[in-house]
Parts: sequence; C-alpha cells; structure tokens
Amino acid sequence: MSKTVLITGATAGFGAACAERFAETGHRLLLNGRRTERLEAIAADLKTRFGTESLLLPFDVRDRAAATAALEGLPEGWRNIDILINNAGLALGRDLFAEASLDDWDTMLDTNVKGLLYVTKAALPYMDRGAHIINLGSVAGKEVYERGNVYCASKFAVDALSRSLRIDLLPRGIKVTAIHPGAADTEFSLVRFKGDADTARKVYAGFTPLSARDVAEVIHYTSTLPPHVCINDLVLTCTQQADAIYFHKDS
Ligand SMILES: NC(=O)C1=CN([C@@H]2O[C@H](COP(=O)(O)OP(=O)(O)OC[C@H]3O[C@@H](n4cnc5c(N)ncnc54)[C@H](OP(=O)(O)O)[C@@H]3O)[C@@H](O)[C@H]2O)C=CC1
Ligand SMILES: O=CCS(=O)(=O)O
Repeated sequence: MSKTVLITGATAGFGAACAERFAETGHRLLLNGRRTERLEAIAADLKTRFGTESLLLPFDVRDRAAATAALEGLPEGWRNIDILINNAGLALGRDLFAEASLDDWDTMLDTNVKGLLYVTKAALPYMDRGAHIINLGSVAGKEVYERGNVYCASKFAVDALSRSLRIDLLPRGIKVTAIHPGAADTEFSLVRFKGDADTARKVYAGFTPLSARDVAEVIHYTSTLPPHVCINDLVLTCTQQADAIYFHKDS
C-alpha cells in the first residue's frame, strides 16, 4: 500500500537516499529541506524514474512558525502522514568545549533538538494509529567523544526524546524508532568542517564508512514490519567501527 512519507533534510545524505528508497517502493513523499532547487531536482528525478508523487515543503526546521504553517497548509489529499523521518540535522565544529563557538552550539541545538520537536508537534495532528516516527540519532547520542560536546548532547537529546515520545504515543498506537548511525560518508563532515574538504575527507580515511544508501536501507526496513512490531532503537555502524570512539583502520 502506498504510504505518505515526510522526510526532513531530504536535499542530501540520508534524507535524499530515503526519498529514493521509499520512492522505489511506491510511496509518495513530502520533502523538506532549505535548498529548494535540490528538492525540485530530486522530486523531478524520482517522478521520472519511479512515477513518484512528491510535495515540497521547503522550510527551515528551526523556524517554528514555518514548520507549523507548512503542515497546517497541507493540501487536501496530503493531510495524512504515515511515516515521519526526522532526519534534518548537523554537526558544526569539532572543538574543545572552551574553544567552541556559541553560535555553532545554538545552531546544532536549534536544528537537531528544537527542529525535531517543532516538526513532530506540527505533524502529529496528521498522524493516525499505525503511523511511524523515525528519528535520526547517532552513535554520538550513545557515547560522548572528545570535542563532541554539544553535538553529542543534541543526539543524546534525540535518544531521550525518542524514548519519551514512544511512551507518550503508546495510547495512540504510533511507532517511534530511533536510528543511530556511525560514520557515514555524506555532506555531514563538509558541513561540520565548514567547507574544508580536506579535513572532511580525512574523517573517512582508512576505513569503509556507511553510505547514505546503507542507512536508508535500514530505515526503510524498520518501516516494513507488521503493525504489532516496532524496532525501538537501532545502532548501525560500518564493520570497521565498534562505537562512537573505536575504529579498526587499514594500516
Ligand atoms: N553522516 C554521519 O556520519 C551521520 C549523520 N547523522 C545524522 O543524520 C542526519 C542526516 O545527516 P547526513 O545525511 O549525514 O547529513 P547531510 O549534511 O548530508 O544532510 C543533512 C540534511 O539536513 C538538512 N538540514 C540541515 N539543517 C536544516 C534545517 N535547519 N532545516 C531543514 N533542513 C536542514 C540539509 O538540507 P538543507 O541544507 O538543504 O536545508 C540536508 O538535507 C543528521 O541528523 C545527522 O546528525 C547521524 C549519524 C552519523
Ligand atoms: O553523528 C555522526 C557521527 S560522528 O561524527 O559523531 O561520529
């Protein structure tokens, strides 16, 4: 059965890969991100390849009013969301606490935590029994690492909110899954290191990281289980990574 899937941060990385994976299996898409041209290009590509129906919701998840307006403004026929993938997020900087930028901290907390809250609150009126919320946490939300401070804290918050939402939504029969990937080669490190491509590339040196497609495959799988089965919490890493800290790199 075709479902309606709302994906935040669908212009790149996991979000774009999820759009493709859900399009392949015949679902229709509500695509969010700030880069409208990218959303348009992705929607056009998926329409051509899979006949996918997409509706674009270009807003900044940090903007509470914009998130509310976008969801309240859904046209007739799109006002029932089956799957919400709260994926939009970022790390900015990898600095010791004393040296890190307060602006970076604000952006990470506003996007990764408050953005997820705003979109979820705005989407819930359109989610019925059997709907599914999938939140992107991280291995950084399971263990802290040096210079991870606020990014880790934001992902620990995603973990806590996922657990708490699962409890609060029990009576409504809405599934909540938290997905916690390890290192994955997307635009994530380029964003984290503010366009420094050399530093970003070095993050993935000496091991084969996850790809966006790997993560999308796992996210998609969690959405295919019978109505009475919910994967609550799932950590996935590449085989050369054990957790947020330990890697076995090629020599
Ligand atoms: N890559 C990794 O190693 C890991 C990433 N994660 C998490 O997975 C999620 C996706 O990351 P990934 O795909 O790797 O990163 P990318 O940088 O490749 O993609 C991030 C996406 O988030 C969107 N986004 C960022 N800020 C906002 C905003 N304020 N409003 C709306 N959309 C926004 C971007 O779109 P646009 O700029 O167009 O708005 C983009 O589509 C993030 O939450 C990240 O923390 C978790 C574990 C590992
Ligand atoms: O969430 C992203 C993975 S890491 O950079 O924190 O290890």
